[in-house]
Amino acid sequence: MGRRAKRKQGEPEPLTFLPKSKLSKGDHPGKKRKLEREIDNKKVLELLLDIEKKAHILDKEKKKEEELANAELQNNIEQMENFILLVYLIILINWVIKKGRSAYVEQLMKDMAMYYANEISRPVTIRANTLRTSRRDLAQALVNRGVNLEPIGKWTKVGLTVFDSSVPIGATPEYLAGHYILQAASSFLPVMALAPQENEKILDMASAPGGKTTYIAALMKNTGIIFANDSNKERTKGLVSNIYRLGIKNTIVCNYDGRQFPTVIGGFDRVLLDAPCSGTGVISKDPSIKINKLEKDFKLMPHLQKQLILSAIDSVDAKSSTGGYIVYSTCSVTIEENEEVVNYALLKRPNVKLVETDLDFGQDGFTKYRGKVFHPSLKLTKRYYPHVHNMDGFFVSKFKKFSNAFAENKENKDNEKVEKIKKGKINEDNKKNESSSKTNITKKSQPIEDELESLGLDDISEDNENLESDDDSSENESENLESDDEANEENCNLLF
Ligand SMILES: C[S@@+](CC[C@H](N)C(=O)[O-])C[C@H]1O[C@@H](n2cnc3c(N)ncnc32)[C@H](O)[C@@H]1O
Repeated sequence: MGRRAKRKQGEPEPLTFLPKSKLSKGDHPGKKRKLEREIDNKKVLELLLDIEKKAHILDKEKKKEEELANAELQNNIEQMENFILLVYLIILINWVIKKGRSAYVEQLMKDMAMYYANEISRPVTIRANTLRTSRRDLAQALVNRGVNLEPIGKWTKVGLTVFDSSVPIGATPEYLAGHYILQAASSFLPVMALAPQENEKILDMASAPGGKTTYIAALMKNTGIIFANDSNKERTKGLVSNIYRLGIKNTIVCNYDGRQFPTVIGGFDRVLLDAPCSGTGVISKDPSIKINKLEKDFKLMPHLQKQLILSAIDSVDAKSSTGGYIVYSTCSVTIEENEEVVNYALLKRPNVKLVETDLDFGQDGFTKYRGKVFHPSLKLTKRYYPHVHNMDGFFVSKFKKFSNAFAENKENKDNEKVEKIKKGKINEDNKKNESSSKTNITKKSQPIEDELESLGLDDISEDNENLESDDDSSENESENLESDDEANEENCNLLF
């Protein structure tokens, strides 16, 4: 077998093979080496070309495979999309058959608007502090500093919307001098509904960090007296600093659980209860509300709100010559925290009735909802939505107290019980009456969930389904002096 036959297929030829025709016998050995080098170079080139060709073919094959895989994936996606479209079309056809095309389009637009409005932050708004300046002067001063603003709307004489600013809006000299406060537009509404008068005695039951207290003080022109209460001591620091910065002189800051009123002090001309709430109206400011609120939060919150609203009502003097009003508001849009709480108050306190809020916009409150029927006067309450009113979701209601009769009796009862608490008799009495009554004062350290469970009230929402319901649980537990305000703190900062 020759040399050639021994090489495997595809193996390159040895580089030093010289064709005889290129050399003659007498040739110089140098010429031979030169020729050999030339031939070697040629063979290397051929070899490289060969490798390159093979690589090119491999690339082509790989590309083809990728194209095939992509086409298959695309096909699968299209099939899936077609399926979704088919389901959507079936729903759409059902809708159109049942309610008509325009109704469907209307609903779709509403849903989309609600979804996006809830996700997008509301415009930054500020309130001019009329104790220090006028809105006009403030606007001028801020425009001179490069702030782009305009009045919020016709409904307020003190609010400005800030579109953009070349200076930090929370640190201008005007801000530091107390000429304005950063405040959500929706937050003006409960104070406008409260309509405080000069020289009145007013309680802001859950007031920190004081956006509404300071507005009340401005409307009262620093006359009369405001009790700005909050059960969270830490939060009262912000309240105090706002009161100081804005030049408020008619306000006393106190730190009680709102449920302790009116035993702390009563006889107010007006009470504002801007209640702790789940914050469902301010999701755009704090999207974490969507995931960090548990079902139990939505059940416990109305329970606390019911206790607080009764205390607020009982703290007002129906004989006030200028007032006798209670405003209940939340930054939540749930029925359980709003209409149900108000309806409960109407049932428990027949000495109050709902009156007009005198807010000239907003949607009427619900008088019925998913099988629940509320008092017809719930129509007088007002609801605000991000997608409708371009402000945070809010609820405002206003009561007029026309008799003290009910509260006077209750007050005597409360006084008796507070005396007992002071004497440390309460736990003793509880033990004695444990089996006979639900109306015992519960231990201060008992968490509210335990209390509810022990009273069989762990599903509070159901208690209110019947208008005639005899649910006195919240009233009884208004004597529980434990505060569960922490859950609400973040939401309240947002509303400031
Ligand atoms: C909606 S925020 C109030 C915002 C305030 N009105 C403002 O405009 O700045 C609710 C407040 O209720 C307080 N709070 C919670 N439980 C309370 C209770 N049992 N008694 C009094 N205040 C309470 C919270 O600490 C929180 O500051």
